[in-house]
Amino acid sequence: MTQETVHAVTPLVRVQDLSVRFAGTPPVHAVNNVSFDLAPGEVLGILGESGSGKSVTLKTLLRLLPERKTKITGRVEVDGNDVLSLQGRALADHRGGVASMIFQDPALALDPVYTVGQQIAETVMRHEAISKSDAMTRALEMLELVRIPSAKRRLENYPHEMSGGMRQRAMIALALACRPKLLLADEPTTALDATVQIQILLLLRELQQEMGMGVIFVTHDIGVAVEVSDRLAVMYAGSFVETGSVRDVIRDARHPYSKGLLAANLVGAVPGTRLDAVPGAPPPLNALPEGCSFAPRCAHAEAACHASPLPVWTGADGRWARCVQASRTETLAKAEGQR
Ligand SMILES: Nc1ncnc2c1ncn2[C@@H]1O[C@H](COP(=O)(O)OP(=O)(O)OP(=O)(O)O)[C@@H](O)[C@H]1O
Repeated sequence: MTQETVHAVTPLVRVQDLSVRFAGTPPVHAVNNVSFDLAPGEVLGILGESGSGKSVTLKTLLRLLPERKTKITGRVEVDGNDVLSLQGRALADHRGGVASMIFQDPALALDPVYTVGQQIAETVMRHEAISKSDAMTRALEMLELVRIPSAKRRLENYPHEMSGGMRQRAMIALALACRPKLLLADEPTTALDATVQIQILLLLRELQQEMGMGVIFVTHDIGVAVEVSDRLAVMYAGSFVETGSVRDVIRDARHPYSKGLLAANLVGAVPGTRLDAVPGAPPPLNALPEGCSFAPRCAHAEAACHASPLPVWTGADGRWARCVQASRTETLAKAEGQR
C-alpha cells in the first residue's frame, strides 16, 4: 500500500515519490519520497518544524526552485498536467493561472514600484484575453473580495502605503485574481499579530469555500493547521511521517513525532502554538540517518527503526504513518482481538 490518499474523485494534485536535492558536498536531501493527493476543494495542512522541507515541497508544485542546482525526481501532476515537464507558455499558464502562491512576506509577491491595482491588472492580462479597463475592474473586484476598505482608492496605493494586514490581503487578491484551482499558502499569517492573523485565516477559508479551490497550507503552527485544514500531513526532515483527517491525527496520532508535538502543544490549539516541545533537534538534511530520521530523537527507537524500508501503518480514509512501533502496535492489537 502506498501513502496515497483514497479519493473518490480525480485528484487536483497528485504527487508521487517526490524527492528534491540541492547541490552541495554532500547534497541537501530537502524532500524525500513524498507522495500525496489533494482533491478539488480540499485543504491539506503540512505541519512541520523549520527546515523540514515544507516550502521546498510547495515551490516544486510551481517550479519555483533554481533549476541548475536542484535535482527533482518523482512525479507532480496538477489539474492533469505533468508539472515537472512543463515549458514555455504552458509553464506560464500554470503559474498564476492554474496554481498560485501566497507567502509570509508579501514583498515576495508584490512589486514595490507598481501600484497594487496595476499589478493585479497586469497579472490578469497575462493570463486572459481582457482589456486594460476590464482588468482594472477585476482588480477592484478582487480588492473588494478580500475586504480592503476604500478599495477604489487603494487600487492606486503602492504596497508600502498599506499596513501589514492590508498588504497580506492585497497579495491574496493578486494570487486569486485569475481564479486558480490551487492555492499554495506558505505560512501566510506567521508574521501578523494574533487578531489580524485570525481575520486573514477566516478570509482564506471563506474564499477557499466560495471559489472551491484546493489549498495546500504549510505552517509550523499547530493551531493554524487545525483551523484551516481538512487533512494534515506531518513533515519531518524532508519526509511525510503521518497523514490523515485533522480530526483523526489530532485525536489519535500514530507516529511518535506527531504524538510528541500534539501532546506538548495542542492544548487549546490556538494560532500561535509552536512546535518546540519535542526534545532534541532534527538531523542535518545532508547527513540523514538510514531508516527513520526521527529515530535518534525517539524514546521508542529500536534496531528495526535504523533500517529501510520502514513499515507503514495504514488506517481508514487514507490514514497512514511510517513507523515501526505504529505498525507493530496494530499487529499486536489485531492478535489480541483474535484471541
Ligand atoms: N534554494 C535552495 N538551495 C539550497 N538549499 C535550500 C534551498 N531552499 C531550501 N533549501 C534547504 O532545504 C531545506 C528545507 O527548507 P524549507 O524552506 O523547505 O523548510 P521549511 O520547512 O519550509 O522551513 P521554514 O518553516 O523555516 O520555512 C533547508 O535545509 C534549506 O536550507
